[in-house]
Amino acid sequence: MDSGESRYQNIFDHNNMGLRKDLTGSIPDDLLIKLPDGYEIIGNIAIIGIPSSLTQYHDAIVAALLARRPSIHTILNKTGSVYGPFRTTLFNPIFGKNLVTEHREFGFKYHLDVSHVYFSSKMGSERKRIADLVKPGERIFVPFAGVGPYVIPAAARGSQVIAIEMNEHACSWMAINTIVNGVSSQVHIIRGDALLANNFIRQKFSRIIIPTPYGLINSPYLFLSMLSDEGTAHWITFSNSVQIKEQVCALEQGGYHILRCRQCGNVAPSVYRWILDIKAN
Ligand SMILES: C[S@@+](CC[C@H](N)C(=O)[O-])C[C@H]1O[C@@H](n2cnc3c(N)ncnc32)[C@H](O)[C@@H]1O
Repeated sequence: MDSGESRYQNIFDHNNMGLRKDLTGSIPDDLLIKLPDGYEIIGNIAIIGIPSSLTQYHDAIVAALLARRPSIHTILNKTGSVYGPFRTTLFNPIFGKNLVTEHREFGFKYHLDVSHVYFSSKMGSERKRIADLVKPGERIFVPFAGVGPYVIPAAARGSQVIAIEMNEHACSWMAINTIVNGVSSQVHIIRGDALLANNFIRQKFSRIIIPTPYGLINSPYLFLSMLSDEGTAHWITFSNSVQIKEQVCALEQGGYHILRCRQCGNVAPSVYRWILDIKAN
C-alpha cells in the first residue's frame, strides 16, 4: 500500500469544483453558466458533462482541466446518464483515448476501464467509514460488488468476503484488484445474479454491504435474511425524502434498528443516495 498523502485522495473533493471560474473570459458568460462547475476524477481520467451548446469550447475546457490536473491522460464528456444493468456510462473522449486507469482511494488501488464498468469516486469517504467498522474474522457479503471498492477495504481489515457481480468485466477487474491490494486469498468472487444469492449461498454474514444499483430494487429484505444475529447491513439506496422515511419505518416495524441514515448525494431531481446502517437485533 502507498503511504503519504496520495492515500487520502478523496472524492467529495472540493478541488474538483470551480472550473467555471477558470474559464471566465474564455467562454461567454451566458454559455459558461451552462457548464457544470465540477467534474469527476477517476485515476488519471476526468469526466465532465458538457452541454452541446459548448461544443466549440472543448479545447478551452480541456486546457483548463489540464492546467488543474496535469496528470490527466484522458478527458471524457458524458453523453448520457448511467444506463443498463451494468450501470455503465456513454462517453465521448475530448482528450486522449485511454479508458483504463488506476484509481487510488485511502491507500487502495482500483484498476478499471471506465467504459466497461460502474465506478464512482464520490463514495470514497463512506467506503472508508464502512471499512473502518470491520473487525478481523468477520464474514462479509457484498452483492453488486463492481470492481471491489467495498470488498477490498473490508478484506484488508482481516475479514473473509463473498462478492457477487454480474458484469464479467467488473469481475475480472475485481480479481485483479484483489491481487494488486494483497487480499485475493480472502475474497471469493462469484459472477452471477445477486438477486438469486439466497438460492446458492446458505451461510449467514456478520456484515452485508449492499450498493444497490439505481432502480433495480428498493428493498434490502432479500439480503437482510442472510444477516447473522447482531449482524449489520449497510444499504446504499436511492429514494426521495418521503420514500426513505417510509422505508425506515418499515424496517423498524420489521424489528430492525436503524443505526444511521445519511443522505449522500443527489442523483436526479428530488432523488437522493442514502446510506443506512441497519442492525439485525
Ligand atoms: C451501483 S453499481 C455498484 C458497483 C460497486 N459496488 C461500486 O460502488 O463501485 C452496481 C453494480 O451491480 C452490478 N449488478 C447489477 N445488477 C446485478 C445483479 N442482478 N447481480 C449482480 N450484480 C449486478 C452492476 O454490474 C454494477 O457493477
